[in-house]
Amino acid sequence: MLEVKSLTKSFSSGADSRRTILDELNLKVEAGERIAIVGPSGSGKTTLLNMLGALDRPDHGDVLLDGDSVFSKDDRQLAHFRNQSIGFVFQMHHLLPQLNLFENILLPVLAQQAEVDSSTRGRALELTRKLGIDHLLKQKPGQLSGGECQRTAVARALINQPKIVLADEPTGALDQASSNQLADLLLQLNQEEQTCLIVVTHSMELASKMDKIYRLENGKLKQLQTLSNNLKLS
Ligand SMILES: Nc1ncnc2c1ncn2[C@@H]1O[C@H](COP(=O)(O)OP(=O)(O)OP(=O)(O)O)[C@@H](O)[C@H]1O
Repeated sequence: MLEVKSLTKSFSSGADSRRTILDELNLKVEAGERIAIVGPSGSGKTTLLNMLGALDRPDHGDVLLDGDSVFSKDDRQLAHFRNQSIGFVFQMHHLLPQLNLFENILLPVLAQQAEVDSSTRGRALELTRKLGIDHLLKQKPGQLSGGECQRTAVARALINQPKIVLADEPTGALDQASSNQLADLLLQLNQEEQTCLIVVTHSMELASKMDKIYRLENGKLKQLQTLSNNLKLS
C-alpha cells in the first residue's frame, strides 16, 4: 500500500517569498487500486507526481510504500528505489530513437545490470504480447505510431514489476480510439500486476475509468464521488 503523509512542497516565488503548492497532503492507495488526480492547471499535479515518483523531495512529510519510508533514503538509495518500485508513463513516450522497441522496454533493467536474463526477456515478450506490439520488436520509435510508442512506454514502465505506476496525461497525445485502447490496457495490466495506478489527467473520460477521482486544489486532495457518470464533490 502507498501512503502519503502530510506532504508539503513550496517553491520560491520572489526574493523572499515562497508559494506552498502541496499543503500537508494525505493520500492512501491500496495495491491494485486505480486513482485519477485532476485539477486546474498549475494546481500542483505534476509536483505531486514528482514526489510520488521520488524525483523530488518534499519540504516535509513522507511517502510510505508498504510501510517503508521513501524520503529517509539517501539519493543513491532513492535512485535504486525509483528504478525498482516505480513505473512512469508520460504524455510523450520519451523512448530512445536509436534503440528498437524491445531494447527500449529493457532499458530500466540495463540501468541496473549489464545483462538481461532469459526470464526478464520472457517477461518483456509477454508484456509486448499483452499490449499488442509483439510484431514490432525490431522497429525503432520513428517507425511506430503514437499509440504503439505509448504502449511500448507502458511495457517499459512495467518491466521491473513496480509496485506503483505513475501516468502523467498518458493519453494526452493520442486520438480517441488509441486513448481508449491505452486506458483499457493500463487498467487490465494494473489488475493483473496489482500495482497502485495513479493517473494525472485533464480528461474526465479517462479519470472516470478509475476507482477513485481526486481533485487537487489549494494544496490538498478532495475525493470526487462518481454517481453514474455525474460527478459531485464529496
Ligand atoms: N521548480 C519550480 N520552481 C518554481 N515554481 C515551480 C517549480 N515547479 C513548479 N512550480 C510551480 O508550481 C505550480 C504547480 O505546478 P505543476 O506543474 O505541478 O502544476 P500542474 O497542476 O501539473 O499544471 P498543468 O496541469 O498545467 O500541467 C505552478 O505554479 C508552477 O509554476
